[in-house]
Amino acid sequence: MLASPEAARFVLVTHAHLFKPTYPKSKERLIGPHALFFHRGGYHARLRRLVQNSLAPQTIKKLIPDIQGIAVSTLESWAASGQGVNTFYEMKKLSFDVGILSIFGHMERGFREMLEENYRKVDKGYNSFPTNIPGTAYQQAILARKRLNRILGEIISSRTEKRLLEKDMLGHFLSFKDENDKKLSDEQIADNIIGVLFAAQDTTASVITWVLKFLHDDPQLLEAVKAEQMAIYDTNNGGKMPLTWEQTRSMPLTHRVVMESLRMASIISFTFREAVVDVEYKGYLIPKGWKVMPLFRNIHHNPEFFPNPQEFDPSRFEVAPKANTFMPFGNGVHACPGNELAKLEALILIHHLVTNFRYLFIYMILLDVLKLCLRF
Ligand code: HEM
Repeated sequence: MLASPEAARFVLVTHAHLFKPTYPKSKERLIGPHALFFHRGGYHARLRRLVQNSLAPQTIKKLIPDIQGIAVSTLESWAASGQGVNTFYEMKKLSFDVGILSIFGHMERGFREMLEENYRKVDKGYNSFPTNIPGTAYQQAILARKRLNRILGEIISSRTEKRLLEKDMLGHFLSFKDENDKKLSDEQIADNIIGVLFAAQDTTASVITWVLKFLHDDPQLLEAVKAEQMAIYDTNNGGKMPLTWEQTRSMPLTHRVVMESLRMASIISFTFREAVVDVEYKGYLIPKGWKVMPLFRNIHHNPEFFPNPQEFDPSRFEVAPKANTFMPFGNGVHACPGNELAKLEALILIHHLVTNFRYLFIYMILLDVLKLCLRF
């Protein structure tokens, strides 16, 4: 277990070639073995370039109006229901919808519903005991995963038939050819689509849920965030004009709240790698085949780098953290390509929440967040 920034950097960045990603086989089977995060070397680099290009700022800025549409309809559905909601599950729906948008652009309703229904089963079985006995959550998930392959195959054929050259992630996958003119197989594309959806959903949903909790806990901070967002709301003619990319880039306080929530919650607390050869680090031997865990949470909660680490204090991000001490999105060749999209989703949701809803409403939502925390 590596709890120092130097050791995490050694494994993830400077000596990344001596380690490989490692996941339990049962999980690899559910996501799909061709998903980029199980790989290293040439295949990983090629896939990563495609995913990164589809999630680059110049691409995701075009998604802002649609992300806003999703955020607004989520919030309106809460208001319409007039009841308490489970914030985390609501945010899961939101991040799933944004994931679908970034992969497929606008998608036919029928396909969308089939994807959602089967993906939900995969998600449910992901952390269950991996036994293939009929009726178990794991077996249901495996069956749903097979159906997802069929559905994704149909989506791919329908796009190929219509010769649609979209600039979304699926478009990037479909138009890819390697140096030998070889295209990606339908299976490789399907595994990477499920991989991205998986990487994007719970992570983003958790961070937004934590942001709402931390804002609730500090009414003064909430007022300050609200003032920052109201200024933008007023510039946009009382919210009648949509948010622009530039506006999402100049929300300094709200951005710091998101960064501090990422630090405090450290959603991905650690990651795993496996040594592919005997590795020596500062006189210690890491034998070939041993697992290594860079511990992001320990680094984020070390008072040497973040004084009073248990205190929620967005002002600490007025100054950039010391190099390699803040890694909510990992580091090195496998660092998160979706980090800008995740932050964008959070900023857009916060904007519409604080400019359109009263504190009492937030308080009610937070009761559910607290219930959720108790359940864990
Ligand atoms: C707040 C939300 C998110 C957090 C905290 C997060 C965190 C991370 C971390 C720590 C890693 C590196 C794991 C490792 O090194 O083993 C990672 C990788 C990855 N993330 Fe995210 N992520 C988030 C949102 C997203 C989104 C929205 C997407 C896509 C739309 C995404 C796609 C990916 C992919 C594809 C990888 C694998 C990259 C590779 O292996 O090269 N993530 N994420």
